Amino acid sequence: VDSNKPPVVFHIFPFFGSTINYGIDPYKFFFACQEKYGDTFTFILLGRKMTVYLGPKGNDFIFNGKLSQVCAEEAYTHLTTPVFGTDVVYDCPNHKLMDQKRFMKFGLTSETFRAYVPLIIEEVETYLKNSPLFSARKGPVDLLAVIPELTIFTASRTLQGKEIRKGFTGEVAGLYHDLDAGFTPMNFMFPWFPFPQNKRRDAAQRKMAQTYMDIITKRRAAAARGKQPEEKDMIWNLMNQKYKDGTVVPDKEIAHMMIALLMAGQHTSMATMTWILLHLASRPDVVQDLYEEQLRIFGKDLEPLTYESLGELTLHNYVIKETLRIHPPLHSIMRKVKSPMRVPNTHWVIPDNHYLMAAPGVSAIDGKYFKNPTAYDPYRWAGEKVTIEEEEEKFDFGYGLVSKGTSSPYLPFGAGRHRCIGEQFANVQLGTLLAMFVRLLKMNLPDGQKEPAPPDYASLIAMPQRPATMIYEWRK
Ligand code: HEM
Ligand SMILES: N#Cc1ccc(COc2ccc(/C=C/c3ccc(C(F)(F)[C@](O)(Cn4cnnn4)c4ccc(F)cc4F)nc3)cc2)cc1
Repeated sequence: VDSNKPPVVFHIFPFFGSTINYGIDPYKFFFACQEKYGDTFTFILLGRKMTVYLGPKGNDFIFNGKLSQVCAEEAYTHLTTPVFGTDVVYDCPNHKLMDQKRFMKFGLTSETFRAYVPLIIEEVETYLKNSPLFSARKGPVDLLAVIPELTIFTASRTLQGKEIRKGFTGEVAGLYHDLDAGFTPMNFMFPWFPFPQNKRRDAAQRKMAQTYMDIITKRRAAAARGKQPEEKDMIWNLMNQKYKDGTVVPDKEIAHMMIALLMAGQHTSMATMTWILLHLASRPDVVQDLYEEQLRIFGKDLEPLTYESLGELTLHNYVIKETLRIHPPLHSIMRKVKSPMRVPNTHWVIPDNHYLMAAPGVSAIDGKYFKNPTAYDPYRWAGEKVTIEEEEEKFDFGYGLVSKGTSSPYLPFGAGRHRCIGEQFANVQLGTLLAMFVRLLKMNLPDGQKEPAPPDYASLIAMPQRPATMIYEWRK
């Protein structure tokens, strides 16, 4: 046994190693390994040596590793570049990604969110009132047949802009479906394998990018004729940005960044919104408290939601936080080791043929940090001290100050250089969707079901199992 490397998780078959145990239930696997080997251990995932380092110290070690030591693009490019397109996110040097995140943040301001809330409300009301799945006064509905559409309609109507939103009732919907088919862990595990869906993915990527570039060309021509932009969506924002070296952003890169934002927002929001509604259906008491919270803030006639009033719905925000604590969409964060890394306070050195894997969600359901950790209890956040992020040490990697998250056991949006820039948009989208569902519907689980079924980890993010049935009842 190499004494200067972390312990290797027991396995029988080389190459396959612990793939199945990890793939079936990553958390069960991580807790079992932590029990046996401690916070730092290596397991074999389809021939790759994955060194896991759990807990706040592990999160700091991986999220705040130096650029010379840890590399995100080498871990993710096989999954993301064929879907997003070239020269963006993980198909460019990290400094270019930092610039691209700075651009994206310019399009995600409170001013834009203020304009987005009424658009999201309009999408939800139109959808629920016209959907055949909600035409009865009361009945069962499979949330996985509804939420993916609701999230993509609300995200495209706001971030993506009107032309793309209109496209989702036509060709764009099909393109998105084919793109999405290529966004699977199989492309992580076997990047070289010519899966049939990868041909559809590549064709869809080219057509989707062309769709965005045609929109950019039209809008630029309209601007040249002196026409004011109708709405300040992300495309408009990216058309007005420059890289640090002064070069303008090529239309192709704008198109590819827009695809990246579409995929980012869709998977995370769809999964999280479905989990929120499944947990609320199992807790009609919480739904009643949420409804009363709205009556207190908006009066008995429930005046329209606004971006400002969203911030006052504390229990609504606790529900989102608690859902992300139990169901963080990204359960495993990966990096390629570029140069040997010493694990502090040990004699272990992690060699550069290993990958690192952070699993911030493990400490979020660890009894050491949260009492009764597996209970769904939004009220727990009322007691929690203010999210430690405010007090946390911050650093600017080129797209504004971000927390290094060094001591927080709760990091659903990551930390450090690769931290999420979509958190605020996600909270506006999820908060508005949640408030509208609470206003319009009572929600319960089917008789006999006490709580949501466990997640299906085989997809890219921790998705609810199909069907995700809930019983809705229109309030009026
Ligand atoms: C509930 C919703 C979301 C969650 C839980 C989430 C979570 C995360 C996490 C954990 C990371 C770090 C990944 C890593 O370190 O490898 C990340 C990065 C990122 N996310 Fe999100 N995300 C969410 C929504 C969004 C949305 C809506 C957008 C865009 C509008 C977005 C765009 C990004 C981008 C651009 C990065 C940076 C990746 C990098 O720097 O390598 N995310 N997100
Ligand atoms: N047998 C078996 C067997 C074995 C194993 C398994 C399962 O194994 C695993 C292992 C790791 C993972 C990791 C998920 C992962 C990471 C990165 C990304 C991402 F890059 F894509 C993202 O961060 C996503 N994101 C961020 N914010 N919003 N979205 C992103 C960034 C920027 C961006 F612009 C757009 C983006 F969308 N996506 C997903 C998933 C499954 C199944 C079966």
